[in-house]
Amino acid sequence: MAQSRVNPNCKLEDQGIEGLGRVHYNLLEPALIEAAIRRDEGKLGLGGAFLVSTGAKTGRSPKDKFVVRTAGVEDSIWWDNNAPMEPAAFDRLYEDMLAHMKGKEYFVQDLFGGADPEQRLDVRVVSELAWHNLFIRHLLRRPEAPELASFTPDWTIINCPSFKADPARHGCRSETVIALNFERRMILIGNTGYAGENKKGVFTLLNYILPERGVMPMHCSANHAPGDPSDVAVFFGLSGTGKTTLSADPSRVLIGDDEHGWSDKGVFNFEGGCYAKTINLSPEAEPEIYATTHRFGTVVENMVYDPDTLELDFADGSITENTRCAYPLDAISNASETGMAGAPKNIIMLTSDAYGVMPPIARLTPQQAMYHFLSGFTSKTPGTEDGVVEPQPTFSTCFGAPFMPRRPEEYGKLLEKRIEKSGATCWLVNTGWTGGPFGTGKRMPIKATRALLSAALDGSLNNVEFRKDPNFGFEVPVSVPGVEDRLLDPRQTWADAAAYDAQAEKLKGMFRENFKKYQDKVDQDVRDAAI
Ligand SMILES: Nc1ncnc2c1ncn2[C@@H]1O[C@H](COP(=O)(O)OP(=O)(O)O)[C@@H](O)[C@H]1O
Ligand SMILES: C=C(OP(=O)(O)O)C(=O)O
Ligand SMILES: [Mn+2]
Repeated sequence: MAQSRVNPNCKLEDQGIEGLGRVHYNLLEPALIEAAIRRDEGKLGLGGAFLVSTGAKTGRSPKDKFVVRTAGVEDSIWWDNNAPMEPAAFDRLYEDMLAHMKGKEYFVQDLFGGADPEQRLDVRVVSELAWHNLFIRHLLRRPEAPELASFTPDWTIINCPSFKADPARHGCRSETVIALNFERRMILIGNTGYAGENKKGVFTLLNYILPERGVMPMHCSANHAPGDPSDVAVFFGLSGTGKTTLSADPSRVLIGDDEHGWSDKGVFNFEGGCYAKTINLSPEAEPEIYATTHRFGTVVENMVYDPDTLELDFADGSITENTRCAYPLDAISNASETGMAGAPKNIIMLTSDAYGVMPPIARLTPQQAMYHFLSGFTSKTPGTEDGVVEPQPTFSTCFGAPFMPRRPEEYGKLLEKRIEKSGATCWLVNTGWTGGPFGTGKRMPIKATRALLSAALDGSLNNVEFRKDPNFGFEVPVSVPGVEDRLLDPRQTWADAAAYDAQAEKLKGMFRENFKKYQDKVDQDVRDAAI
């Protein structure tokens, strides 16, 4: 059995977590895979990937996520968006979970959330499943051995998929629970095997903690020009809008695919790995991400494979559309080693418009950027949340409402100041539908999106002619090399222009209705930019 590595003064017992069976601290990838195989948690696949199924939950469970209503956070949590749990209910949950864990084998990883040593959180993740422990080791940032010897957790996550919560005793909604307690600095997760809860839990913490330090936390991917870490682009977007796909660009250096902070120094990744969707992943279109699915240690979730040949079926979404692979950043050849770079030069807001109304790219004034950031119009992608089976239009403020513990205007103000100071150029990019709404039109071709983004990032888009969109008032390029002109004007892609106009009117009405709640929380110039 592999050697555990841990600060001798900071074992679970020192935190009051006692009575467990064998506890493994900071096992390396091979030992975690050995343990996972021994425990029959999954199967070794081609190239040494580890194939698992997450059980009943194959996406996040946002309705089962709670924030404990402690005095310290009472005023700062956005309670309209975060379900409260009473402290006493949390205490019972903790006690019951520890009782459930007694005598059982557990896996602990001590990791950093945040590439910037000045901003990072020391997070201890206690996993019932060895493969969850491998997942979070890939996803967060791994301390060096000497750092482990003195590691003291700021936060502890306990993830126990076999634990079933009791709504009556624990103040939750179902047997599934994700409970964040800012006073006890703990997250408890029960009755879900979806590994994404681990990483999005850490994200939610940082989204609470960093604004107090003046750091803007962002649900975005990020990359920079080769050899020039001052030429940074960030891509905001809710799940399924293309953060991971579009940031993995062979002509740029990948900083990270999902969660970043923006401090006075610039952007930094919260994570040390990526969590990519594998549905219809093509080796031609995305060779780097594809290659990770046949690499030692990558966690492959909920993919169907041939039991004899172990060949993965990328087209099969029968377990879920939300099939995934998780791997450390160094599995991608053009990834940043430091996870840190300068302030963004370009800010891209990705929207997956299921109505087919938005153009494939638009240039935004800083005020329009603020309007769209607070609005967060997009669609939920099938499979990413429990119960979502087809693209579901939504206004997900900050392009990540499920992960925002504070009020949207707080993040809005932070971003506004940073944009003002950096002079970043802002863009809205529709990776959703064109030629009609979902069901009639088709998904925006990735090739076109990539061509438009390349032109935006290399500056060539600034030299083309723009028109003003009659519905939203932002500027849309008329013609861009490598992209069909027609595609740039969504109205022309619809068979029936009157139907487009009607859909656009309907969408504008939805924007206006949704923005009412921000009217008195923004400055006049942002109100003026509203449609
Ligand atoms: N035009 C497009 N731009 C980006 N992604 C697209 C586009 N059209 C289809 N897709 C698909 O949509 C999905 C985007 O998912 P992903 O990049 O994982 O999003 P996120 O990281 O924001 O959750 C991928 O499966 C990708 O192949
Ligand atoms: C892990 C997730 O992030 P994303 O889909 O944005 O990559 C998720 O939403 O569950
Ligand atoms: Mn992603």
